[in-house]
Amino acid sequence: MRPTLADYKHLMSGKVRDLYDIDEHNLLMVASDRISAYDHVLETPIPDKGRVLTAMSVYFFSELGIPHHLAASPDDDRIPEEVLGRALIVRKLDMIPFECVARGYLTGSALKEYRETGSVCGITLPDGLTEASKLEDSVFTPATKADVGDHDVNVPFSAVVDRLGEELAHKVREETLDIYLRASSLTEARGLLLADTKFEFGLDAAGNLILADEVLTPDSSRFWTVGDYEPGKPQPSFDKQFVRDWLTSSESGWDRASDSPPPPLPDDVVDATRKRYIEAYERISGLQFDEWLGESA
Ligand SMILES: N#Cc1c(N)ncnc1-c1cnn(CCN2CCOCC2)c1
Repeated sequence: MRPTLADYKHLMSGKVRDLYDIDEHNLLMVASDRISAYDHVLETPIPDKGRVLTAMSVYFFSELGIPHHLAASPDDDRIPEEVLGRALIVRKLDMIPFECVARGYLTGSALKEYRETGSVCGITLPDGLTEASKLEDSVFTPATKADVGDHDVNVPFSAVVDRLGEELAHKVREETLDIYLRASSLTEARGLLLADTKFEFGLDAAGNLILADEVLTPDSSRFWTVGDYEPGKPQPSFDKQFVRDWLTSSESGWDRASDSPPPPLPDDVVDATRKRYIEAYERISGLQFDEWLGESA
């Protein structure tokens, strides 16, 4: 008999994920079907999003072959039925207080900073770069974690050194860039560009660096389609473009510049977005989503 979520103490919630306390050594990390766009968590869930993104993390944790925080099988008996397939048991770590971002392409907050300073996180970049420019060398652009609803703040590598010390700071940067390069090679071979991604690390009781959180999901990464890649303009998001296009279309009646919350999504946008998440997982992993744990929505 599996426990229910009510048996576990709720510890915290992010925009789309929640963390529960299992015991002295373990947490339950639950991925919801919530989706965020334009800094809003939408009222309309995307069925199976939580299960697909959990399956993607599990695939990459097993594929990357580096120490990670998964502490049990995805079908462990301690996982409640209601979240089976979208929840993982992870071991408690001493989390490193930085978002460890690797970028192979210039977009988002990095592009904004580049346009203002010619650099990102203290790293001077070549002149003449534009939206979605491919960077000659991928860069480590750490950020301090913001509260839910705020944007992370990019910081120079020296801030990581000041907080973690030289040795650990260099190891975090090295691990971040190594995983990014390996993952981007894998995804590009499957037709998807990994523009950038965010990792979180923690330390175990022995002081080992452990890969934590979710990894290489569409929520922690920007995925673009290789065939559509064209620098000089914003690239379509592989997973969220249908949502973004509808929200900014006249059909939605929503004004992005207003403080009003976005309206509910129409069924066709929800269904197309669900299919994109599944497509991303199946193209990258080579696995069939309908063979993944849990009940399809
Ligand atoms: N992963 C992990 C982890 C761990 N293995 N040990 C201790 N703490 C954490 C932890 C605590 N907060 N966060 C931020 C990301 N959270 C994800 C879930 O949803 C809420 C935000 C990670």
